[in-house]
Amino acid sequence: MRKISIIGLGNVGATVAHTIVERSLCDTLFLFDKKEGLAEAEVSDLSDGLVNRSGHINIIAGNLENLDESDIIVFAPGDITILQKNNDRLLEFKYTKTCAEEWGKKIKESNFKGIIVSITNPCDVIADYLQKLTGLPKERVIGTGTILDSARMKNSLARKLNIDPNSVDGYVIAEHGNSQFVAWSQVSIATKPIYEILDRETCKKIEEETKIRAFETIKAKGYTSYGIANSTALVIEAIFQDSKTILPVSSYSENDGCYIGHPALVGRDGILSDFELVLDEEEREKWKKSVETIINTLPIK
Ligand SMILES: NC(=O)c1ccc[n+]([C@@H]2O[C@H](COP(=O)([O-])OP(=O)(O)OC[C@H]3O[C@@H](n4cnc5c(N)ncnc54)[C@H](O)[C@@H]3O)[C@@H](O)[C@H]2O)c1
Repeated sequence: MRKISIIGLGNVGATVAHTIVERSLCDTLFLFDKKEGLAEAEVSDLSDGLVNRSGHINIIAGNLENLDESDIIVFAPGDITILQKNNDRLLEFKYTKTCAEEWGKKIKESNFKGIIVSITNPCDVIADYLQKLTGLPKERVIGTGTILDSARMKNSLARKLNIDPNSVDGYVIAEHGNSQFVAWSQVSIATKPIYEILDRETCKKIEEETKIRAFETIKAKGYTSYGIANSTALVIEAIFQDSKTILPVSSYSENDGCYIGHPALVGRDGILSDFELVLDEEEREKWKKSVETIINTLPIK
């Protein structure tokens, strides 16, 4: 029996729940939100979408005991109105710090032995803080990191080159925030380095576009949800299928002393190993700055 709890049922949590149900990623789904009646309402709406079709999932408004039996907790509480007014995810931390503290304590007091997949922003800081608050092994707390940013970069590049985004190889790495960057030195199309296809100026423009696209989307529709739901589903699939997929999640980097977005091997036991990308000098400098940004925000170093 595959059991998932989702904490926080706003635009993101509800879309993740819908994606999990549509892709049959678990057998039982427990839903939690601080807003009274919201979990029950989502149970009702999601269950209505399951009638007259194949597949069955138990969808339940959760209570704290359900954490014990969960294999995965998806952590998605927050307050998106903060990012509707600011282009910096770090500013959401004043609020999301309290969410991490509330749920970190509840998870620590529970018998939860599974894996946390954390979405809440600032993603790297929250994943790091949750790991410390829960005392779970580092490999069992995973942030969605730069999976979504990498998808955005692949989409921008694919549009420019008129190819399928899945045919772009490469990563956005570091903070899921303003200090993130594209590791251009390692981006390739059918093994051809991107700088042999596009000039650096064009790549720079694509990088900027990638970075601001989230905020443009938030400005227009108030939030983003489908991209992050797919990113989260990829991590859940890698865990349940023990697929040992390499994803640019936020995981603990021993070299840097914090959670940060970089490629890691994900399987049934969480993070199985991580990879240090070969970076050029300018990229190494950007990485260092991003590490500093994350560490400076951490409440517990
Ligand atoms: N990592 C990523 O790539 C990524 C992408 C998109 C959004 N996000 C982040 O995901 C989070 C959720 O975004 P959203 O658009 O759903 O926000 P939202 O404001 O629409 O919803 C947040 C939900 O969390 C609930 N909540 C707040 N505090 C809670 C608590 N202490 N316990 C339980 N529930 C609580 C609220 O009632 C609300 O339903 C935000 O932090 C956002 O910045 C991350």
